Amino acid sequence: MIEKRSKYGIVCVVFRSILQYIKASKGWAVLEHGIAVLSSLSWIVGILVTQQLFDLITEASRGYASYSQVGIALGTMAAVTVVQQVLRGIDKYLLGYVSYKNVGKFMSELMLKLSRVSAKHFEDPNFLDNIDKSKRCIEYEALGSFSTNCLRLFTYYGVFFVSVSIYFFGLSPLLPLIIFVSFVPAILGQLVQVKVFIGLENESAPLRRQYTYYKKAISSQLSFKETRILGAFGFFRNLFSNTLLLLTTKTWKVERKAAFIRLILGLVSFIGFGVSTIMLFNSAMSGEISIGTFVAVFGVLSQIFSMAEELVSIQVSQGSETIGKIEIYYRLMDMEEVDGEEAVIDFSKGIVAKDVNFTYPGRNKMAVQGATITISEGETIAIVGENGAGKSTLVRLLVGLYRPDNGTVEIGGQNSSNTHPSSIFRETSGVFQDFLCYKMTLAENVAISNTKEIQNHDNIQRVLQDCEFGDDSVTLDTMLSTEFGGIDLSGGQWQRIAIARGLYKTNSLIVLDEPTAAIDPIEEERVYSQFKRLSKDKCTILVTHRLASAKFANRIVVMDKGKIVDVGCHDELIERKGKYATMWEAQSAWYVNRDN
Ligand SMILES: Nc1ncnc2c1ncn2[C@@H]1O[C@H](COP(=O)(O)OP(=O)(O)OP(=O)(O)O)[C@@H](O)[C@H]1O
Repeated sequence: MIEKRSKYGIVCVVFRSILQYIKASKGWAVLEHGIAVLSSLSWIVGILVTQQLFDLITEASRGYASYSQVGIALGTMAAVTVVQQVLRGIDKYLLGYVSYKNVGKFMSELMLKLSRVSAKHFEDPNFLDNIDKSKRCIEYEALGSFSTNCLRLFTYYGVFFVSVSIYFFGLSPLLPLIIFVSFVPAILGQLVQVKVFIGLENESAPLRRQYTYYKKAISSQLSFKETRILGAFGFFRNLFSNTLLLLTTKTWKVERKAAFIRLILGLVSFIGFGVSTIMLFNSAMSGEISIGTFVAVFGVLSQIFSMAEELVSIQVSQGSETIGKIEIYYRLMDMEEVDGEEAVIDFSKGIVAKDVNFTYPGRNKMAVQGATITISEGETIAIVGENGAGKSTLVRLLVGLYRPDNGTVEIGGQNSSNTHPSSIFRETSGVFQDFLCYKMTLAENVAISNTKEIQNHDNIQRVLQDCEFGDDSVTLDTMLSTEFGGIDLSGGQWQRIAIARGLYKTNSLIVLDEPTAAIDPIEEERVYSQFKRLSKDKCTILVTHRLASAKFANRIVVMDKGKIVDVGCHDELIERKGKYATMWEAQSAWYVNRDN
């Protein structure tokens, strides 16, 4: 526990982000921070040439120096100023450029990580929250600018304060001490802010998700029809406004606290500035330092305080707001990945599930309990049962998408809990209830599992014909999205494309988890019988509510409350007069009554 906490402590997060930034930016990091060091050192050069110029002016006015010497000093100062400005410009440009470049890299690392964690986590709302926070942390360049700013604490601010302090120390040992002491409370205050903002981040993420959801319910293309027709606009707007109010109240309270801390810090800094100025003035008046030194140091003193303020109130404050999200991002990046051996899956051995239990994150009740079933090579089974009976969960276990909490699932002779999912998925395909309608061309929609073959239009056309997709106005190159200048299709047409996509992928095991809800029962029967013909010799699992469609299967698995309660062919199950027979009678009666 202690180790866990220290791993995500502020110091560890800072160093980790710096290392990540250096690794991602490579040569750019060296260039950016090399320029930062030069830009920082140019300040001390500026002080020295200013000092020299004003000392020469004083001496020239007394006749101890020539005007040409003053002219050279003036030219040197102008040159130094130009170099300072150029360095600052390059520094700013590189800062923005490198941070922006890293956004893509960090995001693709996150996506890669998400593709490697267990699918079960995606059922956990906290995990989804953390994805949301991590994505925002990267998208708004928070991670990139945080890490580079942390490094700049050393390469820019550190170099500046150390070089100026050494110079000041030469003038009076007390001068750098006062500057240092006036900023220690400021830095400590920031640590308090870090804690406050981490708390805010954790509390506000669920609210933000709710508020985004309510906003979508009112304005998204998918939901606006239902929201309007049900007159639910006011309902969602109230929820939206209330959540937004809660969110802004929380944020406002934290911002108020942070502003108060900043005010105190500002006062401390101001006192430091005042004391340093008085000391400097006294030294000049007593002849301890020359007029040139006074002018140069006085000029840079206000710069020191504005830089320190920038460091504290912008860099550190923004960092403290960000660090909460970054901590969550690292926790996500450290999550255990789905492990397992690469293995050869021999589908002639079918699928064997024994005493399988599975519970969703955050639930106490098992979604699947004690399931035992064997599916032989080339067999088609249908899983039926009422809503919430556990059909989809069982299917996901049988194809290795989820690993059982207890019991074993052997797919093609390999235990799914020890086998890397990629080995299993290589020869597996599926079409699910909530299939995706990709905003891409028709060809891409079908061939997404093997885009190298996207130019092989014959294959794509064949599978579309098999699935009886036909529309004269649609070619393989038609963009299926109005948003991207194309067209949209009907629900039934999208379903055929989804099935074609499932069949297009080479597979020895295919799952059809009720992707046919948008077509009528007669059409569904036709699609399933067609599907059975196309997927012959393969292990096929169908999930359906319509028992007439299940008749195509070699065996029907009946589920009730998470358990397999019966297995057999249609006639056997009718004869046993169990759950299946009751469901069959109810569905048949419905069709008879409807037809009358
Ligand atoms: N993501 C989830 N998180 C928590 N519980 C879930 C989740 N998905 C499903 N469940 C629960 O698991 C149980 C089985 O759900 P499952 O989706 O497998 O049933 P189903 O038979 O496929 O239902 P339907 O026919 O309505 O699609 C249900 O009690 C459901 O509430």
